[in-house]
Amino acid sequence: MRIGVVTFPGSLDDGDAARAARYSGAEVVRLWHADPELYGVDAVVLPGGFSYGDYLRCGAIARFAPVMETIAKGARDGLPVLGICNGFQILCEAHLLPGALTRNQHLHFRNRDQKLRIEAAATAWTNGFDSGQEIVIPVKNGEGCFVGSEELLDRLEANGQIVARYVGENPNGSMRDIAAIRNEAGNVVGIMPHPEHAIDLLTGPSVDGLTFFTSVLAHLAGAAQPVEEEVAA
Ligand SMILES: NC(=O)CC[C@H](N)C(=O)O
Repeated sequence: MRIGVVTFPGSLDDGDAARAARYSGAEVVRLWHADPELYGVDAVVLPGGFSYGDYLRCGAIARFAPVMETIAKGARDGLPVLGICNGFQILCEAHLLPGALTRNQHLHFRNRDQKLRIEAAATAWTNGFDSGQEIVIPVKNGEGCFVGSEELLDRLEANGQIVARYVGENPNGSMRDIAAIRNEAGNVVGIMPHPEHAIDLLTGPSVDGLTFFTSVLAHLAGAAQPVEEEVAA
């Protein structure tokens, strides 16, 4: 299986995302923001960082990168896409995920290990977890406060689209403690903390992050339970 990892000017975590994908057993294809095509990859990761300097608003410029046009089309056709931190911001800006990520409520950049609860394991990227499972992975952002209308938040809850919540102190003021969400189909996931930094005990707080990458391989191999069945169960 081939996982594409996109590099935008200003991406920081593309190397770690590529390493995580490799650790999971995938073949990695490095994609450039200006690439006109995806070279047949089976899944795509939009990594963390400061795309185009994040000068305008995080992810607001990256969503117009040439590669995003092909990714948006693929995502609508079921291509698994994982947006991590800046990647999550880009997915919201591109309207591939609902809601928005705004300045952390306390206005500080927050960088620490964070406990999360996996609420909905029924996605292409989280099927290897049990729903309700708690994990620890690093969080590091300045604009990670997820916001949406009450109507949107209710809809996300009702549809099982809230993938993970912060446990303990909410690091950025996200509404309803939201750390990760998915689209309706479950192939597109955005997560604010960083799974790719928790794949090796030598450098990370856990190896919980690796499961996001092994999950997508199981999904692509057809070994994972389809989203609809798991939601209904
Ligand atoms: N780690 C990241 O991807 C950071 C994303 C974004 N630049 C922020 O500060 O919120």
